[in-house]
Amino acid sequence: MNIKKRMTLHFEEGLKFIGNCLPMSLGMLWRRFLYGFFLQQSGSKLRVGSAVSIQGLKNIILGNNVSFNRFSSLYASRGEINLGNNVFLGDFSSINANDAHVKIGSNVAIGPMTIIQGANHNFQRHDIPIVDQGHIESRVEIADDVWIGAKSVILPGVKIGTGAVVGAGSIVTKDVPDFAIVAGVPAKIIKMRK
Ligand SMILES: CC(=O)SCCNC(=O)CCNC(=O)[C@H](O)C(C)(C)COP(=O)(O)OP(=O)(O)OC[C@H]1O[C@@H](n2cnc3c(N)ncnc32)[C@H](O)[C@@H]1OP(=O)(O)O
Repeated sequence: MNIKKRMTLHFEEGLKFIGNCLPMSLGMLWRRFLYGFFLQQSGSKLRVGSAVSIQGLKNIILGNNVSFNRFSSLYASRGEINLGNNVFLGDFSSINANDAHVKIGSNVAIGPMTIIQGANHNFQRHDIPIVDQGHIESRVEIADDVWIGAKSVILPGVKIGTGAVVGAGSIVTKDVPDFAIVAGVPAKIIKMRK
C-alpha cells in the first residue's frame, strides 16, 4: 500500500473514532456527515449506528434512507457494494464484497447477525496455504422487496429474486426464485408468497 493510501486510511479511521466517542445523536449526525462525504454516492437520510465498520468507502453506492445498525460492517476495499433505497442492515450483520460485487435492490430488510459473502477463498492447490491463494469473485444479487431473517448466510454467487423471504438461520447456497420463502440449511423453498 502506498503512503498516500495509508494516510487516507488513517485519516478516515480517525474520523470514525471521533464519531464513536460522541454521545448517541451527535455521533449519528457526525457519521452521516462523514460517510456522506467519503462514500462514492450516498442518498438522503443515511443512518449509521455506533461501532459500524465500513471499508472501501469510495467503492460503495447507497440510495436514500439506508440504515446500518450497531456493529454491522461493510467491506469493499477491492470490490463494490451497491444498495438501493430503503435498505436496512441489522445489528452485527456484514456485507463482504472484497474482490467481489454485492448488489442489493430497494426495500430490503436484512435481519441481525446475517452474513452476505461475495467471494470464496480459492482452495484448489495443495502446495500453497489457502490464505495465500486469493479469492474467487462471485457476484451476489438481492432484488427489491426482500426480507432476510436473522443469522442467515448468503453464499457467493447467489441471486435472491424479487419479493423473496429467507427464514431465520438459513444458509442460502442456490438462487431463490421471485416471491419464494426459503428456510433451512441448505435453504429450500418452504412455500411461495401468495
Ligand atoms: C430486519 C429484520 O428483519 S429483524 C427481524 C428478524 N426476524 C426473523 O429473523 C424472523 C424470520 N422469520 C422466519 O424465519 C419465519 O419462520 C418465516 C417468515 C420464514 C416463515 O414463516 P411462516 O410463513 O409463518 O412459516 P411457517 O411457520 O408456516 O413454517 C412453514 C414450515 O417451514 C418451517 N420453517 C419456518 N421457518 C423456518 C426457519 N427459519 N428455518 C427452518 N425451517 C423453518 C416450519 O417449521 C414449517 O415446517 P413444517 O411444515 O414441517 O412444520
